[in-house]
Amino acid sequence: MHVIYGGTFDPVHHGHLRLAIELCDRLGVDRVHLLPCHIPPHRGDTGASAAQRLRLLSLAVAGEPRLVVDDRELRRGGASYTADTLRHLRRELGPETPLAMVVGTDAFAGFYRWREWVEIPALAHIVVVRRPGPGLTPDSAPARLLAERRVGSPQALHEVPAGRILELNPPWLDISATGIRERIAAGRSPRYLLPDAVWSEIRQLGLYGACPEGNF
Ligand SMILES: Nc1ncnc2c1ncn2[C@@H]1O[C@H](COP(=O)(O)OP(=O)(O)OP(=O)(O)O)[C@@H](O)[C@H]1O
Ligand SMILES: O=C(O)c1ccc[n+]([C@@H]2O[C@H](COP(=O)([O-])O)[C@@H](O)[C@H]2O)c1
Repeated sequence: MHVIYGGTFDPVHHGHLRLAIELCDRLGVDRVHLLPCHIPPHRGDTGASAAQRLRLLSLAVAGEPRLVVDDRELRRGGASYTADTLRHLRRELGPETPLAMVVGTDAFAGFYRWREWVEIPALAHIVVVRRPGPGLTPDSAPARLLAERRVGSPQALHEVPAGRILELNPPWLDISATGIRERIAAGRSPRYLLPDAVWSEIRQLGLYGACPEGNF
């Protein structure tokens, strides 16, 4: 099974990375493909450019063979619509290979606003990772989709190429990219929330208001 975990990763942090490793174990796959978006279709400007976010992500996964960066959305350019990405991947993988995309409950709650979202279950499975918080609104489109397509075990995803939804509840580290950007902009250290190599590069590039000569 081919597993993709997409995000803005502005910047990538230990919440993302820890989840990706948990996914390898829980889904029974050798690797998870981290897919940074080029232009996120649903939010304003990013703090770092797409090329910078890709660079930070590549530094974060260096030396970890289970985490692989897939830069196809940057190569494609424009707004990164997941349905387009899944179609490209489906063409590469062929019709039979199981393909799964991972989203947190926060992202899945807004799934019905994604472009061509009704096409997505025909292209891939969805793994919804529960995030502490309000969860899905009862009777919303994503909640109904989940109820119709929910399966109880990761094994069920390996059996067919697409169309099933699995909810997972791995430990969720309380880290957000927004919190990290705000911390850096306020002159405070984000150390240990993200890999040291990523933090060093952020300072080097002066991203998010970081001061290269700062003593934190
Ligand atoms: N702490 C976390 N642990 C695991 N997954 C996370 C965590 N934070 C976000 N995610 C998930 O990672 C994916 C990409 O998220 P994103 O790049 O937007 O990170 P973020 O920290 O939520 O960023 P921001 O604060 O800028 O919204 C989404 O599916 C999101 O649900
Ligand atoms: O295709 C869409 O319309 C769409 C709308 C919102 C989000 N997405 C994807 O969802 C993933 C998580 O987004 P985010 O904002 O939480 O980083 C990322 O891969 C986005 O490209 C996709």
